[in-house]
Amino acid sequence: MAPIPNGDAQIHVIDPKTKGEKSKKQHSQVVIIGSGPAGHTAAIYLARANLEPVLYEGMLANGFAPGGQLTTTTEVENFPGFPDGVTGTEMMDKFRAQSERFGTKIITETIARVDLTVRPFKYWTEGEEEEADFMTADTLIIATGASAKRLFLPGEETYWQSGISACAVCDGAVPIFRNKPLAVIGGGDSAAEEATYLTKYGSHVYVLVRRDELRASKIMAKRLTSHPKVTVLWNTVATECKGDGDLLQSLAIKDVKTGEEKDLKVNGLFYAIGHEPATSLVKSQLETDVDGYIKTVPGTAQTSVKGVFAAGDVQDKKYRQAITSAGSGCMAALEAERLISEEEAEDEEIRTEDVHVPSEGYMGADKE
Ligand SMILES: Cc1cc2nc3c(=O)[nH]c(=O)nc-3n(C[C@H](O)[C@H](O)[C@H](O)COP(=O)(O)OP(=O)(O)OC[C@H]3O[C@@H](n4cnc5c(N)ncnc54)[C@H](O)[C@@H]3O)c2cc1C
Repeated sequence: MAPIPNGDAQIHVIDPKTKGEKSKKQHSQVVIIGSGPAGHTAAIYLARANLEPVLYEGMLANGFAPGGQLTTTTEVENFPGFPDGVTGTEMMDKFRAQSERFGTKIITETIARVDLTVRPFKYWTEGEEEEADFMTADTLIIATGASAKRLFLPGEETYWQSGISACAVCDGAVPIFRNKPLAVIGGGDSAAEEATYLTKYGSHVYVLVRRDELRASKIMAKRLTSHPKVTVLWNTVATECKGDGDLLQSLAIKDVKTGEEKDLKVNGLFYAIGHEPATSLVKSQLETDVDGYIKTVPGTAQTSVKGVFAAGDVQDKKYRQAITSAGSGCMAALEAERLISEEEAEDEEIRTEDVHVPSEGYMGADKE
């Protein structure tokens, strides 16, 4: 599993001569920010390597409870090892327990600020943000995740995860959507991809596009518009999610050109209007791509600052799955571990060179 190349990050190496001071409050060899599958997988590997990782799980950071996005879903059916499925919360409890079992120090606080211009890197937690409150880490793993953009229509909160989703690959196959009419909101490549994917399960898929054209690539757009199970509703927006109190049953929609309003009978609504990677913490300190995802060197978890690694959805705009996040968390941990041991070996070499070598005269005198 390789991370998605978001373009080559230009690695910035901090001159070891400008080394910053270690925090008297807390210094760690490796700190992980984020508590989803990426953060906890990194923690499991690092703890088993006796590096005593510290993991900040956040206090509703970026709107998510500790455990991340999966704590907002019901059943997870595509994570290997759970043949009967598992709830998102139970799965993340297991990730957490496994991190702790090997000695990860889990702290329920949100990181408010980081300074990546000196090594060790400095960071501050929310509420302890005075300059002198800094803590330090030799390496950092950023695993802060992402969140799907939503429209927060009237009724959306009631039917979120009861007919409304932001992930066709995650939820498309669940029984409430099978052989039922479904709707996708969005006009880009991911909307086209999600709608085409949903044709495998739904009886029909309506794609609501606000404008009179798709932003998707020509080939994706053609595949979508020519699909017999797809109807694109141009110039159309949804205005309300309606149902029986338990499950979504229809959407109120509006033609933005004519003003005509009507109900569209659908049992599923999938948002495909983009994601927001949680990168505010490292903005302007790490290279990001045009959509704000942290750039990593292709095939690695290395960001544009040596010693800072990124894993999970915060650096992956293509797959955004629990299993790919866990895979990149593993990569980040192995790379952090390798860097730490290389630097320890270098320090050891320098110490050895510094040892006083007795002069020849002295040795000669000694011999006599
Ligand atoms: C409703 C829903 C259903 C899904 N279903 C599936 C599914 O069935 N199968 C599947 O494979 N994938 C599914 N996904 C996608 C999957 O959840 C994500 O791909 C995965 O959780 C990403 O993991 P992550 O480790 O990158 O980060 P996240 O899960 O996003 O977790 C990041 C965590 O970091 C914390 N954090 C953020 N900033 C800070 C900070 N400054 N300090 C401390 N902590 C911080 C956040 O609070 C959060 O808890 C689903 C997603 C959603 C939203």
